[in-house]
Amino acid sequence: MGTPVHRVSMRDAWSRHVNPDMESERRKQSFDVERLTSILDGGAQNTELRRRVENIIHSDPELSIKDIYFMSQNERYENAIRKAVHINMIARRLGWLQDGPELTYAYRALAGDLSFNIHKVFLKALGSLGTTEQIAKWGELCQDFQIITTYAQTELGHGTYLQGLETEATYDPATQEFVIHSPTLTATKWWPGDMGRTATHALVLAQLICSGAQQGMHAFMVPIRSLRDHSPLPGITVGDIGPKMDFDHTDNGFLRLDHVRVPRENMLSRFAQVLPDGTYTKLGAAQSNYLSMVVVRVSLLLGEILPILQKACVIATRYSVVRRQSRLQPSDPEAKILDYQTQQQKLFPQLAMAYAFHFGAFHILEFFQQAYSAILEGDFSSLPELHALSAGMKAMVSDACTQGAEMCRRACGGHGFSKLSGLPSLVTKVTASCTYEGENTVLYLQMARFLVNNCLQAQMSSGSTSQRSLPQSVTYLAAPVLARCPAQKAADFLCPDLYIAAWAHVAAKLIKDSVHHLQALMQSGMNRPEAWNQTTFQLLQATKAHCCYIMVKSFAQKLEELKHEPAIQQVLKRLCDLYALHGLLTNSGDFLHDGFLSGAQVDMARTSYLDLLSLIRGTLPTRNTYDHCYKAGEPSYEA
Ligand SMILES: CCCCCCCCCCCCCCCC(=O)SCCNC(=O)CCNC(=O)[C@H](O)C(C)(C)COP(=O)(O)OP(=O)(O)OC[C@H]1O[C@@H](n2cnc3c(N)ncnc32)[C@H](O)[C@@H]1OP(=O)(O)O
Ligand SMILES: Cc1cc2nc3c(=O)[nH]c(=O)nc-3n(C[C@H](O)[C@H](O)[C@H](O)COP(=O)(O)OP(=O)(O)OC[C@H]3O[C@@H](n4cnc5c(N)ncnc54)[C@H](O)[C@@H]3O)c2cc1C
Repeated sequence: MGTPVHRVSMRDAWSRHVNPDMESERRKQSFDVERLTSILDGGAQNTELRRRVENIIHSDPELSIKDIYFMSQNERYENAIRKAVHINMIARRLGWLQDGPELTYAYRALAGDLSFNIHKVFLKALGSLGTTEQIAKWGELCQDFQIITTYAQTELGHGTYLQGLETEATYDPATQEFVIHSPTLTATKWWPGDMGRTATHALVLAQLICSGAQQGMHAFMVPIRSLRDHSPLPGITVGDIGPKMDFDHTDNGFLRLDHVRVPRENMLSRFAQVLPDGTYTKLGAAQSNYLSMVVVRVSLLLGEILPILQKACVIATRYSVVRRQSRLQPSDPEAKILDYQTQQQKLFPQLAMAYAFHFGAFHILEFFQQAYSAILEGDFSSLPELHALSAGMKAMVSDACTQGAEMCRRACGGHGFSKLSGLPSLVTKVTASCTYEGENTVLYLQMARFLVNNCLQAQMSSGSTSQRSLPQSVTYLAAPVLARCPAQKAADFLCPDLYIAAWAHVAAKLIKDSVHHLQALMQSGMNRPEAWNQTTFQLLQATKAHCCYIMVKSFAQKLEELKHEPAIQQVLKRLCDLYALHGLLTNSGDFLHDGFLSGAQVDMARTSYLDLLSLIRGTLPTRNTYDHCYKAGEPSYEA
């Protein structure tokens, strides 16, 4: 390949050699940046590979984003297609696999500027719902763009409520075909990415009708455009849905099907089959055909959503050390805006969150990989927990990354409003993730269902045995509860055991309060669906607290693994402390409500929080009191 890894890209050249303020900051680091980089990448070899791929991407004029903000919508679309084909030509020349690390690094290097949906969502769905033969057949055709695919589930009338999808797939045993049809206007497929102008095939999610009954949502491979001249095929009406808040490069489209026939083999059949005579057999759980959404939600966390917050943090932090404005002391030169406490309080919690989500997402990925392989083998026992975890975490991470990217943008003043800063398109792009792949409120409520079910189970089974019977992410619901926070001084709030116990307390309390409210409404005569609806606001709060507990706990667990690297552990611990305390102070009402925290203890937490800002900025002398938690003999607080 011969691409020298050491080549400094234009972007680095500017920041490295032109700005003394940036240089002075870079000289101040208190830890081995290269070592932390390799931890984030999952090893030095991954770092080397990532840099090699990034150098290929950033030094290829065909992939330059130089003029992107001056392009019309159509130019951006054509530019995205050209790049998608170009990247795939590079992948083929260098032997990069569709789902391999190189393409993941390549797409991440372009995420926020341009990402390429083409095939990605489809391939995740094909991999989870298709048989081995179907994966081989359609996956092969996706290579080199012999076909271009889109994932067509959402309709004009329904996106969230899958049971309400109207597109029909009626099996005709006489010809062993499915007749795919849009019976109403609201059945029009609406939103699928790359469908408006690009795709030749749609994976159409439709209500299967066979053996005289509706069998629920299934996935069907439907050709929609000619491979000869790209014109719509008979029975197909297809086009672009028009301008959006962003995604100018993606042609989200609409599709209507007028009794379009496809062979029996075109129904993805890992979990369900229609035999030639029309007999229907279900192989998996009732919701096994929903698995594709679980897979995409988990993939989005690290593949699409988090990189946007990470980029926004880098831009805003770099800007904040080179932007000087006003004076801290009348006699001083103008101050770097990062020296203002308010600027630190805007940016450092976003940075801490980016690290928390990075380690949290890997924790979820580990659980996903175990559960997913079991499911593909037919063991669905962990699907409910996997669905709840992926739904809740996609909602929480996309919500928080959207707020975080916007905070970074606003922290850059006027220049943050200029598209050329890169921040506005990061914000609008990550905003979309709060809606696509499941609208966040609805996904939080899916996690809430899971929490309520397990809370009821913990209430019913007696004593400590119930912990073992609960899924791993909710065992705290049956653990002995820490009634009062034991903190006596500010530094106590820098003990992960203490703040994990605090988050466990609040999450358990909010979930139990929601269950009590639900039960009280039903005892008053309200039926379950209405009682549920009247409790959903409380359930949303409880679910968010549960997500924070999961993230804090996984970040702290990562710190434990770094005990032999004290400098790195210390720097990450400050970010872990900051992330936990930022959430605690933002939601202090939940901690004060039942007296778990006193007002004085909230003040102590704030003292530590503000000290952490200075410590992270490097303007507070490092005091060993901040790291006393890891000394032997310190009190440990049951989480
Ligand atoms: C690949 C990425 C790489 C990088 C990235 C590339 C960059 C590119 C950027 C742009 C990328 C855009 C890509 C967007 C692509 C779309 O947006 S595709 C369309 C996505 N649409 C959705 O997510 C729909 C959201 N709605 C739903 O998931 C379901 O309707 C709901 C909300 C869960 C409700 O389900 P329901 O069947 O209506 O009713 P409900 O009673 O709630 O559920 C029934 C049972 O099913 C269970 N269930 C529901 N859903 C599931 C599930 N998914 N799994 C398992 N069980 C489930 C429930 O838990 C419940 O179980 P029980 O409690 O009864 O045991
Ligand atoms: C950029 C982008 C790309 C997309 N790409 C694709 C794609 O490639 N393929 C595809 O199939 N789809 C795609 N979609 C569609 C997307 O999946 C849906 O928009 C999403 O699932 C939300 O459904 P909806 O639009 O019907 O919103 P709705 O569900 O109608 O949401 C509207 C409001 O109703 C509320 N609501 C709905 N149901 C409930 C409930 N049960 N309880 C409480 N509140 C509720 C929601 O919280 C929300 O506030 C894309 C969307 C966007 C924005």
